Amino acid sequence: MSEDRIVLKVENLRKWFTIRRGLFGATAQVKALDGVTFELGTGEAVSVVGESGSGKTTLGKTVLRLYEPTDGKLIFKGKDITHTPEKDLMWFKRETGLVQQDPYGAMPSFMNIYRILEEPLIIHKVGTKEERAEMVFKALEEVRLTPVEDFAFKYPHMLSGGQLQRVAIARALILRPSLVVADEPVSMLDASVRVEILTLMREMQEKRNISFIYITHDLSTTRYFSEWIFIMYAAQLIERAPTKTLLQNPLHPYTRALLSAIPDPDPENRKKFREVPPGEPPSLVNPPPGCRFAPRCPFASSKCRTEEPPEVEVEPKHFVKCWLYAGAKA
Ligand SMILES: Nc1ncnc2c1ncn2[C@@H]1O[C@H](COP(=O)(O)OP(=O)(O)OP(=O)(O)O)[C@@H](O)[C@H]1O
Repeated sequence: MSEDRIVLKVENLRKWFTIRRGLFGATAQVKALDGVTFELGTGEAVSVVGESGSGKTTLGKTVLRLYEPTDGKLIFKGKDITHTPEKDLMWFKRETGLVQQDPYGAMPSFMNIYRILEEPLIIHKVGTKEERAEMVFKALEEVRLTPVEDFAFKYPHMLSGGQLQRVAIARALILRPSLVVADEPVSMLDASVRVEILTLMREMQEKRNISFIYITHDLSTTRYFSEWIFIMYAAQLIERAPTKTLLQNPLHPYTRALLSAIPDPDPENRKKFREVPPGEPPSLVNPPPGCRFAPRCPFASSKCRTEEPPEVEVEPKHFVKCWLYAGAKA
């Protein structure tokens, strides 16, 4: 990808948390993000898919610099922001937005919707009072909370989960950011409104040419909402490719297992459930030395258990971290 199209460049990014085991116990490191590399272009959306505890939220929060990386590099629009102090990150905060899983938890309950949407504009000193009012009403209209006067002066608890997630989207986009992270944005909503909300986000993302990181544990929705899919397992990206390529030609045994676990109305295909390898993801305090999926992988060799596989580009833009594909090149 040409350098001027790249919005976000992530190189070997790590985020380790220090935890204490027991009341007086020794400290240990949870390697929540452990060597992640990718690039994201202007207006591109990526779905990051992985099971609970694989490090998706840590990835999202680290690229937004809500966490400071432990190691690696984070480059946004050509600027290295890996360790930039918080006080010098105002410009970056203005360029980025976050939509979280739980809209009620993410909104201050004592503010009305108008105030919630006006707040980022005030913090970043955007517009006069009148201009801000215009922007707030326009934002409500864009997320289809109309008539806007009916919604603007309500409080979060007066709205449904779906309506409040629309407010969260409006808030994340009101400063016209170029990068947005949506962390499981629909998993707490009623099934009936999930597609509506995902469609709204996709529409806004395409209209405004926003780069988008959509975090989910549900591989089945991703195909409609992103150009790329990244598969995360035990704090690492084990496969990444354009959406169509990944769905048509999944390579990593874990990705194949995930895809075959998607409920399929065809009873013949349901048999594929049996292919999902049993077992749990490894501890992130003491991950296994080789491939992290090796303990569950039906194809694991002794090399897989001792040596970490490199990431290789098997076909154009299709990367996989697995000895089945790296062996020949190693
Ligand atoms: N602040 C923290 N301190 C210590 N450990 C943490 C912290 N945040 C996350 N972790 C640990 O890091 C690992 C990855 O967590 P993370 O929340 O990023 O995963 P996830 O894929 O988003 O999971 P989920 O889908 O359940 O939200 C987990 O083992 C988690 O317990």
